[in-house]
Amino acid sequence: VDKDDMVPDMLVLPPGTDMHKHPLVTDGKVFLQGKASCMVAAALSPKPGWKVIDACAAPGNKTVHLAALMNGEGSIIACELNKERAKTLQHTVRRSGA
Ligand SMILES: C[S@@+](CC[C@H](N)C(=O)[O-])C[C@H]1O[C@@H](n2cnc3c(N)ncnc32)[C@H](O)[C@@H]1O
Repeated sequence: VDKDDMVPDMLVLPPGTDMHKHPLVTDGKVFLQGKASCMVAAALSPKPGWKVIDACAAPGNKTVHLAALMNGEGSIIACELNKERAKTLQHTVRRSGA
């Protein structure tokens, strides 16, 4: 496992690694995302106290990444059109503790 050289807090796993059932993932301590997806919140670099809108949010990986960067201070309005995917979004947010 390496630290990414561009995105803070991103860990790079060897190709083919499957962490989906690892307790760090199922307990919401680690979220699985490709680097391009990780770069979105990192590029915005929201500060604690900001108000952020995540307009197309489910399953919520960027929502919880934003929340982590904001260190639990501020608010994120996470919008999702699809009802079933909105449930997944809620589950992701709960799992993250955000
Ligand atoms: C590619 S996914 C988003 C992935 C998410 N940003 C993440 O990082 O986990 C796009 C989502 O946008 C939702 N969506 C599409 N149009 C929307 C709209 N007008 N308002 C809210 N959500 C919308 C879709 O239902 C879908 O769940």
